[in-house]
Amino acid sequence: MEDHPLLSRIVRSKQTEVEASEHVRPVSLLEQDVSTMREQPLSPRVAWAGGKKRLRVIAETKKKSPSRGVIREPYDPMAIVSGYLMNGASGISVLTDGPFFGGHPDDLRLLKEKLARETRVPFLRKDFLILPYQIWESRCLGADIVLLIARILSFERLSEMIALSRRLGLSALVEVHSREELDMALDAGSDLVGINHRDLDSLVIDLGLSEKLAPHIPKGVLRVAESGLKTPEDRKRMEDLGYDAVLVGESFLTAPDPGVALKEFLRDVD
Ligand SMILES: O=C(O)c1ccccc1NCC(=O)[C@H](O)[C@H](O)COP(=O)(O)O
Repeated sequence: MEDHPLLSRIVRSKQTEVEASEHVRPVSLLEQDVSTMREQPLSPRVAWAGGKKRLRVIAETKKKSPSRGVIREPYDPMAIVSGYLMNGASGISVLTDGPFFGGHPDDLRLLKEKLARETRVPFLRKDFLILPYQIWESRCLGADIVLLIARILSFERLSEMIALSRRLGLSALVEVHSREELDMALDAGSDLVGINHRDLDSLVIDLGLSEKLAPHIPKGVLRVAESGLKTPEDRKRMEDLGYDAVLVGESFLTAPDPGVALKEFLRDVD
């Protein structure tokens, strides 16, 4: 991680945060809570099955990011996500990291409690998950999907966290930014990969990465193209490459009405 200054800072901050959480609420308590939960997580594979195959949009809510600074102020995740759900979102991504993205784990918990019952849309916990404790925590928060970033995990830890996610009924979206990371994700057992156009070190976006990596994703693995997507033409480009879904945040959140921006993003193009 020495070669990744921003990611190193984020991971260090996360380690401190998780240690504090474990002290207050040990994993044995989380396990107890999970054993009493009645609602099962919703798998994207199930939610997106049926009907005409079309590209799905996972719409993201976040207040700020390292690349952009403050994105939306005032920040009202409930209003933003309600707008997304009314305008065709097939998934919701909630940034729960506080220091770098201005979110909170309770954002996800409240959104799921208030909005998920009316929809059949999976919710992604978008954070920097580095320890199995956070998988238990994500399940307790009501997540359906967890994000695992290949670049910040060893192969052993990634395999362990994919297996634990499965055991708890969660889907793991494994995010990669190179052929090596893609191979690592697949070898670790991933069946849901996210190609992140944003290099998390330089923060530079390259939409061509989805094209480069698409031929190397085996059939049967769900594929998501992430970051830097703005227009219906960008959406169509990913659709034509065979992606199942795209993950979009900033371009919706910087629009006056994020729900309307999602609707425009879904507009038909030739
Ligand atoms: O966005 C950042 O600055 C960033 C920095 C360090 C780690 C992760 C970061 N972003 C996470 C994401 O990749 C996006 O939240 C997500 O893919 C949506 O991208 P966008 O549509 O460009 O907001």
